[in-house]
Amino acid sequence: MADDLLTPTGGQDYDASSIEVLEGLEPVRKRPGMYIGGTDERALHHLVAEVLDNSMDEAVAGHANRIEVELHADGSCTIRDNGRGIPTDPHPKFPGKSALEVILCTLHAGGKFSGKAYQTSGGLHGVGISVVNALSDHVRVEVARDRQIMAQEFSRGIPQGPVAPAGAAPNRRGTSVTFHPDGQIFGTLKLKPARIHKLVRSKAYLFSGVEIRWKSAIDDGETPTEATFHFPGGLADYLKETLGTAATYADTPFAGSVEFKDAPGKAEWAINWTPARDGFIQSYCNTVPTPEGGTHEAGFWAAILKGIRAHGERVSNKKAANITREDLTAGGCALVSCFIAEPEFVGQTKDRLATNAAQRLVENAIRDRFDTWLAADTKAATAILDYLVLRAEERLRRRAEKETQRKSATKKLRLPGKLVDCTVKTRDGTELFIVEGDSAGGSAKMARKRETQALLPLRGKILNVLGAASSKLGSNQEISDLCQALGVGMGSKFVLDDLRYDKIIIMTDADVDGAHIASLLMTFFYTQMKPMIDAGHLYLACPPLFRLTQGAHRAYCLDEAEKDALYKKGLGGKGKIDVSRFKGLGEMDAKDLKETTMNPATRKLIRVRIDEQAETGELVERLMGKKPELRFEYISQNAKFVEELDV
Ligand SMILES: Nc1ncnc2c1ncn2[C@@H]1O[C@H](COP(=O)(O)OP(=O)(O)OP(=O)(O)O)[C@@H](O)[C@H]1O
Repeated sequence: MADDLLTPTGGQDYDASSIEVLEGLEPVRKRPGMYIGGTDERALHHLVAEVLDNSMDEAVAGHANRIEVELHADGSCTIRDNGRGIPTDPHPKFPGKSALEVILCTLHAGGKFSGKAYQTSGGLHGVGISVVNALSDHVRVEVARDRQIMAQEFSRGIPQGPVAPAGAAPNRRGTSVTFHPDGQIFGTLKLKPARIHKLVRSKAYLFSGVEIRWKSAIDDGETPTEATFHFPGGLADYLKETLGTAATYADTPFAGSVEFKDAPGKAEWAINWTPARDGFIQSYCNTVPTPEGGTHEAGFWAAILKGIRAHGERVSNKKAANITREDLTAGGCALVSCFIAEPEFVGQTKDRLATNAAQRLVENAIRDRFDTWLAADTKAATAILDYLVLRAEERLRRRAEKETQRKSATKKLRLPGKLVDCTVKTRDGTELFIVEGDSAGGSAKMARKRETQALLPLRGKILNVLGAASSKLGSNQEISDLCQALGVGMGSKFVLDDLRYDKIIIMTDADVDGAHIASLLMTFFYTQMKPMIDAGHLYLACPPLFRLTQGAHRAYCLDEAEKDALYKKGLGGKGKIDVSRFKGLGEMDAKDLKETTMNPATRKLIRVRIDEQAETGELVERLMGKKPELRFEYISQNAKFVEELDV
């Protein structure tokens, strides 16, 4: 009877047969988000980009110089190039299948893995065209090679017949891919001429060795239905066109193209500054747009920043040293494109470049050129330097103003003995430890670094915000203390810029109660100050549970397993190992606390972030469920998951 009560029922049908293995292109249709970032309009147009990128790769590799992109009335799209043509001969590893079929129907099949057929290509995963194939209800590929056309058709990733001859091609070669996006995946969304036109145009700017023809049977009233793009002026022309008639500080942008000295590839760029609009940067790697930037952008800004500061020094403008990257980007409008071998992107949609070497390559390529340019065009150099110095001054003044507000906020708090503030005036590098209980506050006060570390001891548990009415929130003492200390309001009144500290660190005991308090605080921040978590300001401290001493040797362990292992191994000292378990932060002396939990050089911190993939609602529910053990389990499991060491 008792057993029945304890043993949960159900789940008997969960056995080996419930574990599925998706084969061929099935995973793409089941989880398109993983391959094209979703099923929205952006994802739909990503299909065009995948096919176009393949033709661009042929062009960049020097095998094609013309590409045609055509949007048809039925919503399908054709992309044609005069490159080498996708190979159609039998594939040695897949008997009975042509290379074409293998490429279209297999994930991770491609010619860009070894760098033999392509050197600096945008494609690298061997996934692109198979994804397009999987997500289209009709695909027709025609390859003109060796005076003959070979064609094959597919539907939802499945060949509709073998590759077969489809006429003669006496004097042309290349690949033509026509695809119609599948309504089962994209619903009623349709390819839009404006988006494709823009994409196609930008590709022509990025690689001047190609002519791209555009044609659309769909007329949206704004986009030209026919056009030919060929831009020998490259990025400099692109920037000029983007900026239109806006006044700029340099008459001609700082632009150029430099081959890397010690690696295959090159960097191309164009930048100008304007008071007329906000700055922007558009970056590309191997003609693939990288809207989230990455290492090439970092290298570009580093070159510009170092160059402008050095110029300031040359003309004895001391204020130039204050200029930061933030000032550069404010009015700077930049286009950066690099071509590198074996680029590493984040994800299949390639939104960010991760190749470390790109930073150095791009920085080195541009740095000297920038110095020369500044020295040659003194009028532009002076105008840009003056403008940037002004921006830096403005930024510093704004910050100083905020600091005064911050100081007066501390005065207004009138919380003697509660908020133990840090002494530096700027927010940079400051930390607020939210500590559990007064006794912990005592040792933390001794352990902290006065300049940058502040403390806010909380008495007992804060209100569970999920269950509370918002009027109750405002009148809760602990919560209003917390808001005042942080210098921000709740919900819609939260302003990230007002935050008075860089890092907000929840420091609670390493036990169930501590975990409960941490989860209450995290829920509070999640519901009332989410942008603070999104911007990466919220952290959990990791106080240890055990201290082991052996003679003069001391070590700390975060959990039982770590302690057992160390106990077995020994600390390298002589004699008995003494184990003490900390019942709470209050039991640690200042030295313990400093070394393990507070000193940035030796501690461990966990950055709290919201996993956008996870069901956040369920997660909060879980955090706020009635059982503290569940919360503790959640936190300890996920702590491992989101572990990011502090820097
Ligand atoms: N237009 C084309 N001309 C010549 N070869 C092509 C063309 N399109 C595709 N290929 C060949 O098919 C292979 C697979 O293409 P696919 O788009 O699937 O992946 P990829 O371009 O290698 O990498 P990624 O997944 O990063 O786009 C390419 O590596 C290339 O060898």
